[in-house]
Amino acid sequence: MSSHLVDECAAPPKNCFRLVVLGTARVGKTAIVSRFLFNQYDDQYTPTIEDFHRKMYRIRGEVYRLDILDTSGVHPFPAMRRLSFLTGDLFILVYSVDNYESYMEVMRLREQILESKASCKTRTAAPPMIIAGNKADRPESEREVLYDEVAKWVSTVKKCAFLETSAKKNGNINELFQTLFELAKLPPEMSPSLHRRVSIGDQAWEAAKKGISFYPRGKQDDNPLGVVSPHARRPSLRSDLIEAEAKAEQEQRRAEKPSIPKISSALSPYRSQYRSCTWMSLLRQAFQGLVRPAGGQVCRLQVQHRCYNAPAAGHVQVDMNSDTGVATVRLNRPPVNSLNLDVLTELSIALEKLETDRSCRAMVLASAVPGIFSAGLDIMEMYKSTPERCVAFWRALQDAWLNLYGSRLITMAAIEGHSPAGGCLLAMSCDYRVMADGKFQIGLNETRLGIVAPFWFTDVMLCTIGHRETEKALQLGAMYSAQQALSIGLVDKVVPADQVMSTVQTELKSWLQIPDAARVITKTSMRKQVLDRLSSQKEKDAQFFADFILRESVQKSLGAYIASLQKRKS
Ligand SMILES: CC/C=C\C/C=C\C/C=C\C=C\CC(=O)SCCNC(=O)CCNC(=O)[C@H](O)C(C)(C)COP(=O)(O)OP(=O)(O)OC[C@H]1O[C@@H](n2cnc3c(N)ncnc32)[C@H](O)[C@@H]1OP(=O)(O)O
Repeated sequence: MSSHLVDECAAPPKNCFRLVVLGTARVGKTAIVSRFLFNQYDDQYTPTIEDFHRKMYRIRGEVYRLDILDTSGVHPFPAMRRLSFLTGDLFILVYSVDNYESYMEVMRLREQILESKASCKTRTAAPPMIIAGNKADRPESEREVLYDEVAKWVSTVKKCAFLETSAKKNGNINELFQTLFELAKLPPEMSPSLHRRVSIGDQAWEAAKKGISFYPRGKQDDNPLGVVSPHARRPSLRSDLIEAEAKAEQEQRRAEKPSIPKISSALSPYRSQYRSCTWMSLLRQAFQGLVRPAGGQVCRLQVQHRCYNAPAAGHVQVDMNSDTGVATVRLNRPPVNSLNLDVLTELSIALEKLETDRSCRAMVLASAVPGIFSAGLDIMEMYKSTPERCVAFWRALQDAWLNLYGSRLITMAAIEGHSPAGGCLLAMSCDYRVMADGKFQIGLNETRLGIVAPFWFTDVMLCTIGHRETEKALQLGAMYSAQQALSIGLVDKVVPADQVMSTVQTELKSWLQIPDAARVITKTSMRKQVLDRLSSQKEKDAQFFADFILRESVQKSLGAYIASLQKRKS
């Protein structure tokens, strides 16, 4: 085998595929992946957060890459989950034959994947999928899901196959992958039994990368080979998007659609609509199916590559200190860190990633923009928008908030500037708040815009400053100075602006001394009720928001508020 194969960049985009494995907890997703990659089985159950594997193949002279995303069945990380739906090319949906609920989840998952794909205008709707009824070795007396029932359902759905498997006994695992690869029209040699597995140690890997052959001199091997990459790391969101777009371009070419408009002209009208949007964010929205290019046609994607290669938008900067286990997350959307769909999506994903990073114990939420923590929700997302965009925007806000308020991490807000409305919500959702003294203000000012703080904003404020103060604060849309905020308990400490960060670090020291498990259980029990109240009615809440915000009277108030902001400036 040449160094060619182990060079992960050697596979052209058309030969790169992402396989996503989904299903509820304890159905054997990781066991199936482990059988496929290493022919190993581990009886111990360790919940997966999200594992990423990469297998490289050389088949008939070409290099192929198969990325496998082994997802969590336990933790509710909606943004990461949605991303896995969007970026997956082929799927294994796993249930356990002794658990009917896990089968129902598979049916739901299939719907959600199709929904996600359909919302993304550049992708084909039905990706190849296989349903794995795992733990088929279990005694019949424990079986809750009948083979015939699943087979009947699968026979009615497109591009879908079904097999019962046993990762434990290695039953049908080879067949599972082979069937899926056939369905996806991938080379059959990618199946475990049809190529030679090459195990590659670190030394050989390094040698191969330098172009030094690690095969005995003169030995030529043209048979199909597969090697599991020892250094696979999950690509960043940005790389995910670049690759997904490259794929979409291929699909587009394959479909031979005529007269594709250039993305630059197709998306231009949206630039004025979304103030200070970068190309990156527009592309992401287009990718999410939220911005429809002019004429409803699919955009040429070559130009998108150029845009991605420009400096990253990076509305959310994460700096992880692996010595202390403390991450600093900075909002970075000048001029005022207003929270639009793009920022909220990035924030959600950043929080989810930190949540799954075992080395991370604490997070400081701060701003990269001087004088501003966050100006709250981007008013332009709520003004003259469409119902679909409003719902998508609200969902992104819900997810970001659920991730922050429900985080296992110690969360501290370093408020070095103004923090109205949504900015105040973010700060209140942290465990501790340090605010800069001086001219800056904080509070939930929604009524001043002619809108009403949603129930979960209110809940968080109630938990922070109590009923009486909340009642006054919300009705008046009160904005408080740092000293006033301190006096009602809205912030925990006020210090000169240049000492905010150091004060947070000092305070963190005492929080980090508390054992995580005890602290997390306590935090969860204190916050569960508030979290559950939104979690149980997310869709209703999103729909309610869209209906409310698009009312003529509310739009009029927002319009007047925007004008007053601009007037104040002039
Ligand atoms: C029954 C109810 C059920 C359901 C709920 C339904 C609905 C509730 C819905 C929504 C809840 C929303 C919560 C929110 O977060 S709303 C957002 C509220 N935010 C604000 O009011 C902040 C307004 N901004 C300011 O006060 C100031 O800008 C500042 C103090 C933050 C900073 O002042 P500066 O002097 O430093 O900066 P400016 O010159 O004012 O601004 C620069 C620039 O940015 C624009 N801008 C400011 N804030 C926002 C924003 N939030 N969104 C979008 N754009 C914003 C501002 O207009 C300037 O733009 P130009 O340079 O003039 O173009």
